[in-house]
Amino acid sequence: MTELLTAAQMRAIEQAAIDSGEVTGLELMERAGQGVVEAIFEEWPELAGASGRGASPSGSPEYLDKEEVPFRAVVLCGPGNNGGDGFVVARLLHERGWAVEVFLYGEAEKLPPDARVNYERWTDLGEVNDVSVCAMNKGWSCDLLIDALFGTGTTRALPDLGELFWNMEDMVDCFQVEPLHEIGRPAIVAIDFPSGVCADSGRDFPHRDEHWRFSASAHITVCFHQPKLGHFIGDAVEKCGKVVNKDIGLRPSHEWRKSNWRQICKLLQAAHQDWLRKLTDQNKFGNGHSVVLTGERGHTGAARLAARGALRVGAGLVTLCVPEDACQEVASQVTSIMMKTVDDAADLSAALEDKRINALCIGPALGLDRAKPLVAAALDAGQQARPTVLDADALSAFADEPNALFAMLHEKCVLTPHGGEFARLFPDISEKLNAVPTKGPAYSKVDATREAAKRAGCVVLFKGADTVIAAPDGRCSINSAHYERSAPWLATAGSGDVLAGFITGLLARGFDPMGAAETAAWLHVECALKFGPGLIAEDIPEQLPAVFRDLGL
Ligand SMILES: NC(=O)C1=CN([C@@H]2O[C@H](COP(=O)(O)OP(=O)(O)OC[C@H]3O[C@@H](n4cnc5c(N)ncnc54)[C@H](O)[C@@H]3O)[C@@H](O)[C@H]2O)[C@@H](O)CC1
Ligand SMILES: [K+]
Repeated sequence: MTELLTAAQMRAIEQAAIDSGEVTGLELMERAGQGVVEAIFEEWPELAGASGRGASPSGSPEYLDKEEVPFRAVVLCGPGNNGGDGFVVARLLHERGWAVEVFLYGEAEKLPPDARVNYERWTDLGEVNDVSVCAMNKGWSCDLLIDALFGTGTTRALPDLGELFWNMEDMVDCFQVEPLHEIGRPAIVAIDFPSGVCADSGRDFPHRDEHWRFSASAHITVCFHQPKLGHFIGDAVEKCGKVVNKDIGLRPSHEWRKSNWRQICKLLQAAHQDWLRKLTDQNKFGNGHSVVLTGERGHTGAARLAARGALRVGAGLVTLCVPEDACQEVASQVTSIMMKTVDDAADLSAALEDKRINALCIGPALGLDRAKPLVAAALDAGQQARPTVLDADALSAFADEPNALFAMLHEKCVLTPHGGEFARLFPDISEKLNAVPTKGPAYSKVDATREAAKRAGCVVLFKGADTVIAAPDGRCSINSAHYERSAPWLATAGSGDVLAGFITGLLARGFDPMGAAETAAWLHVECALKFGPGLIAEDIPEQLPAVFRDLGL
């Protein structure tokens, strides 16, 4: 499990380490620069000089044979410590025999102390020109372009760099690894963040000039100590290319944690194998009984997908509650899933008298007209507070009075809105999230989901390729389907219904609401990755056996 930090938390950790006397800021900057160079050679071993070019074991430029042409790097340095990292990288590449050009955005006299020291060290080796000299450059005729303009300090728009960013995006699109140096388009490496991206929200800061870009683009982004929130949400996921984290020798974050910190958000990277394993001495009732409500005739597919998901994820029994007129339709489609006739709220209340039903899924294609009374019956205070997933129509039906829904919800509920449903239930929060950010830290999807969970009083899973899950007490996690977990085929009809079913099945098995939502979201992406292209919703539950086998269950 990786904890994702905010820029302020990262600054606090660095400052605490420096104040403790364990390390100096200058040492951290040197390690950051070394980490970047290391990451570059790991990503592109050919740049490390497997052929001998520029890869002096002694670190000496004289190592190059006379006829050899050195690799060329352009390093763009900004006015803060990100720029300081850039000067370190420039020096380290120069020491390896590279031809390095350095450009500065800002004034050398105003650089912060550590960055200034590294600026001075560089000026003993080479020139520094103003970044405006190269901003128009479209060819770059270099092998490597280092973006050390802004890192975690980006707090506002950078309109004068828009054209540069536009050219960088173009270069990322056109980049071919082989032959790297012959096509005149470099590999682009962002230090900490592609410049212009807000570290807490992953968002960039648009400005009046719509023509140019608002942030840089990179093939790889090298961050330090731990990734930040902004690497996994917002615009940044399209800009970072690939996120590589490098250790800079700081002790684990929890050792520096302050009581006044906002709670940490974690990145989901694995399932809880122990929780998913079934106990050998349990019968089907021991693994819980899930109930899923279907829509009316012709609208039962979504609930059937959810039920299949609940069954495959391990619920002992799954029952579909079906209106009379849809029974034949459903009966012809299901085998291991049971059925019960439920036409209205009274029928549902009666069905829920069975205390062995320990998880409920309500909403997929339920029908807006039927949803309100059925949701009220499902959440009836007279009933036991039963783990309940509310999705789709169960959310949209309350667009005109979200507070009526919030008043009925309890701590065992999980809401699973996509962007549209989220906006219907939390219009003010959605408005904040969609407003054009003007200064950092910008309001993020993590902020929005946390606020929504607090208001609803239950877990909220805000869907997307960056799914954010939050509990009312501030616990939060991101299930990323970006970078190496990119799963574009998951954006398919019925995929969300299967996710709701996974959560319901895990709730029936005894997972707590946060754990069920996290594990279901993670498994959902794993299933898509396992299947690959061509995935449709029906395929998702069918991948679970293979995913479970890989987990060693
Ligand atoms: N503090 C440390 O000890 C370390 C910092 N490191 C590097 O330092 C970076 C953070 O450094 P800084 O806090 O100096 O921030 P940046 O270097 O990201 O930004 C520099 C400064 O520019 C200003 N700024 C923000 N938006 C601007 C705009 N639109 N136009 C003009 N100026 C703007 C801000 O006041 C900010 O402080 C990290 O991303 C990382 O690369 C690493 O060297 C590791 C160690
Ligand atoms: K940068």
